[in-house]
Amino acid sequence: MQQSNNKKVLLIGPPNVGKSVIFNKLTGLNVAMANYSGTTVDYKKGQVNYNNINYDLIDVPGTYTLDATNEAEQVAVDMLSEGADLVITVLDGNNLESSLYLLLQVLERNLPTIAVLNRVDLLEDKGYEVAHEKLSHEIGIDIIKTVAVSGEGIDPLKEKIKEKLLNDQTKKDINRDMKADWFEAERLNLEYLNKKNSTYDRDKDTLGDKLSRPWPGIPLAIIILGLIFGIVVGIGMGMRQYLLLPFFRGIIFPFIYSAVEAIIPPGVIRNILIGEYGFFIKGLEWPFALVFPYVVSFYTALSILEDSGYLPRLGVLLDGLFKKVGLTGGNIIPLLLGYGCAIPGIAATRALPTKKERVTVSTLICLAVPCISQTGALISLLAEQSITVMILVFAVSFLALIVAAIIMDKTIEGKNELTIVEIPPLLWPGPGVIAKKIWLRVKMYISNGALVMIYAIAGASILFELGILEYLGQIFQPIVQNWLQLPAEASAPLLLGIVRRELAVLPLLEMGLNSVQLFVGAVVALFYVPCIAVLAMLAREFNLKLATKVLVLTVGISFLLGGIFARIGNLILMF
Ligand SMILES: Nc1nc2c(ncn2[C@@H]2O[C@H](COP(=O)(O)OP(=O)(O)OP(=O)(O)O)[C@@H](O)[C@H]2O)c(=O)[nH]1
Ligand SMILES: [Mg+2]
Repeated sequence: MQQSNNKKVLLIGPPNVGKSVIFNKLTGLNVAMANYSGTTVDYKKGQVNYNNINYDLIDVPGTYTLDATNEAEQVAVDMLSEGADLVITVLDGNNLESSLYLLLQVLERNLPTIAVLNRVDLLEDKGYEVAHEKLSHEIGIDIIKTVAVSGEGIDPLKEKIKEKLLNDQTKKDINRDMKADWFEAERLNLEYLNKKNSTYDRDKDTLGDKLSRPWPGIPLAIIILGLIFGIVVGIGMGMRQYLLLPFFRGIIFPFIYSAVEAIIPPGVIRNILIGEYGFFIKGLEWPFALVFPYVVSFYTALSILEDSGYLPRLGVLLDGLFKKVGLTGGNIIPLLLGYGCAIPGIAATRALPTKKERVTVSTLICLAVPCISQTGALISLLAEQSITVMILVFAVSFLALIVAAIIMDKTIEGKNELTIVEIPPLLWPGPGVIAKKIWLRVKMYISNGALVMIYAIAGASILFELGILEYLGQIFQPIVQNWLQLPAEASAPLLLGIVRRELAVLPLLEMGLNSVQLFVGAVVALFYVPCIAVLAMLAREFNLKLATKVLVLTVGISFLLGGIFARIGNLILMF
């Protein structure tokens, strides 16, 4: 990271109070925000330049106390121990007492501190207000009221930060008699949190309660998740079928074909560009017509889910069910993120309380949670030819998750801790925030995912035209043809699949497979190597040993199951 002499300002606070929203407003950057605890699992740094004053603002993972209980919280404690020119403690208007405890702990560190009282809109909705001026007076630091999502209070906050950074010598007298204990926090809470009126919007909360109780929570969850799945697949397929494929195949490709044919004589070069793996063709069709629509539809749904506050409730609801297989309800968020991309999924495990849970959930994501790119590819491969095969593939993936979770629970040492899932209020996601989140993720897909895919396709087209793919196919013959009973060309997806998960699927599209082969190809792809970037992430987050284990495990299970299914499938076909 670049070293700078800028002043350092930390944003500290309990999870889910809006630190990242404030960070984004102050820096103009876009870091991930979501309505559940543990969104920010590593610190994020951004530079602020405000009225000629420069400083580095650091968005710290949320923590309830300075006695860290997970890795994300430890980051927060470490950041504070390194010192800062100013600490901004963000208090949750909606959950003042626990925020106050953290504030008291921060004040013990004797760093220049101000507080932000955020989410006051939620507090006011409940008919409460905080006498923040009196509170400020008692503890001896400035407190600024904000509604970060609407931008209210952000300008005064900018001014206050500037003022503090310019006169850091003249620290106000923090009340040194304050003790950081829960009694003190409770006393302050009782004293300064006042009921204003009683037009408390109870409906919102009771709906929230209902969602996390088995009845009617479970039927509602089935409806909500079913609906979301339908919308994701429906919108994805619709966009692909009626918008993107006609656009590429009807307009762009004919143009490319005629242009290339006019300029480049028949031969290897022309084939590399527009032949079987022609990367002008596949390099556009695969990332942008087949996968892109699902990336958009999935992240639209996920962003709305994230900000609604539903996910932690789903976690509570599923806790009992998850416990049966050795997981906890809190694992739902990393797993769900994994259905988008394994990397944020694994990152989100940092907020889990034990190493065992981190390893288990990360391994599950690598093994049997297809990322959205791969899901899009699987749908492209299967949906049109056989819905039954598609349903079977997803059923196999669920089954594998359950079995693998049980096995890991039995074999990995350690215990799963009872997690207390913080339940945020239900919120109507703001369209602006949602749009921003979708855009961020789509941008990420284009700059990372699609680009890597295009490189890989370019590589493949060269290897194919030079006959190297065919040669490699011969080496893989025992596995691909004899064991998996797939055509020889199916060694290509196995090679490409190491680079990106959907590339283990997409080449199968052109091979005219029968339904058993489709199923086998899809299952092999599903369990196969979780893509190079994910292995690197595992090595970084845990160690090389785990990355190697996951590699061996995924390839092993993928081939083992593939071969078994090929035999069972052919037996069934015979009758
Ligand atoms: N109603 C309301 N919602 C807010 C406000 N500020 C933030 N939010 C919402 O609160 C949720 C949490 O915001 P984040 O910025 O992700 O919270 P965070 O403190 O960074 O959370 P962690 O990274 O998990 O520690 C999001 O859904 C925001 O849209 C506010 O002032 N009012
Ligand atoms: Mg955050």
